Formats: sequence, C-alpha cells, structure tokens
Amino acid sequence: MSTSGFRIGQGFDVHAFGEGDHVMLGGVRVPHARGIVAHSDGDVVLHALCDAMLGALALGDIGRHFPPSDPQWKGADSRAFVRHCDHLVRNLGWKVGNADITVICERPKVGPHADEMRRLIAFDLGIDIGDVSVKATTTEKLGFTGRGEGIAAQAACLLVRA
Ligand SMILES: Nc1ccn([C@@H]2O[C@H](COP(=O)(O)O)[C@@H](O)[C@H]2O)c(=O)n1
Ligand SMILES: C[C@@]1(CO)OP(=O)(O)OP(=O)(O)OC[C@H]1O
Repeated sequence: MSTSGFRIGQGFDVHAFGEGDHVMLGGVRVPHARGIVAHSDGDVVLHALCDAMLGALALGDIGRHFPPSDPQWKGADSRAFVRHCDHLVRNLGWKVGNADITVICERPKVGPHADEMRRLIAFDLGIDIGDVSVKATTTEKLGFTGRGEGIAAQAACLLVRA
C-alpha cells in the first residue's frame, strides 16, 4: 500500500422505493410517500459513504463486511456501519479528512435535511461538520430515479493520516 499521506475513495448505492412512509438518509428519518426496500434500514447515503471509506483502503465493500445474507443486519441502523468503518480506518492509522455525498432522487427533497445529515455523519466520524458535504440532485425526471422508482447516492472521501 502507498505510504503517502492521502487515500481517496468513492462509493455508490441504490435502493428501490417500496411500502412505507419514510426513508432513512444520512441517519435522518425523512418523511416520504414511500419506504425503502432493503435488508438494513436502506440508508443509501451511509452505504455510499461506507463504500467510499472501505474503497480508500482497498478493504472491499459494504456487502463483504455486513453480508445481506446475515440476519444480524436485518433492519440495522446504518450509522453502526459507518462507525464500524471508522474504527477500521482509524485502526489502520487513517481518518476521514472530508467527505462529499450526492443524493439522487426527485423526492424527497433533501435540502431541508442536509445539515442534520452532515451533523450526524460528522459526529459518527469524529470530524468537523465543515468536513462533511451533503448535496442533492434530480435526474430531471429521467431514468429510475426520475420515475420515482428508487433513490441513489454517491460519495467521495479523502482519508488523511490520523
Ligand atoms: N431530491 C432533491 C433534489 C434536488 N434538491 C435541490 O434542488 C436543486 C435543483 O435540483 P436539479 O436536479 O433540478 O438541479 C439541487 O441543487 C438541490 O439543491 C433537493 O433538495 N432534493
Ligand atoms: C447494507 C446491507 C446489510 O446487509 O444490506 P442492504 O440494506 O440491503 O443494503 P445494500 O446497499 O444492498 O448493501 C449490502 C449490505 O451490506
């Protein structure tokens, strides 16, 4: 592995909408006309972030660390996945320097909840809220997100020496 002072990672996740009245996004319960189909709480923001953190150190992906076949993770709070990834990263001598996350959906509107997501993520990573960015975009009604069939998120993070 490189001995330089930085490692970069990126992650991407998609979940389908299903029955329910809310979606978990960045640890925040966001009211919505649909729920999420998933093994865990289906938080695409946190799943993309975990994959970015794991990817930065070539540690595999979220499904390797928390297999969807394992009943232990049924309905799991995805904040626990983030904290676990943070422990892994810190045990190897790194921490998240900053993270930048984009949520992709027509609805729900993410903007009103973005700062609370940033606060929770920064807390779980033990970093400053100014080092966590949460943004959103529609796909202008195109594709599966545009048709309101599901929601996606992508994340980039930079790891720095702890
Ligand atoms: N689910 C979403 C999608 C978008 N936003 C905010 O609206 C802005 C415009 O989105 P476009 O896709 O039309 O460019 C976007 O920059 C976000 O600020 C949102 O809050 N939630
Ligand atoms: C998070 C895990 C946990 O079992 O399951 P899901 O909630 O279905 O989410 P996914 O993004 O498909 O990632 C795989 C799994 O690690």
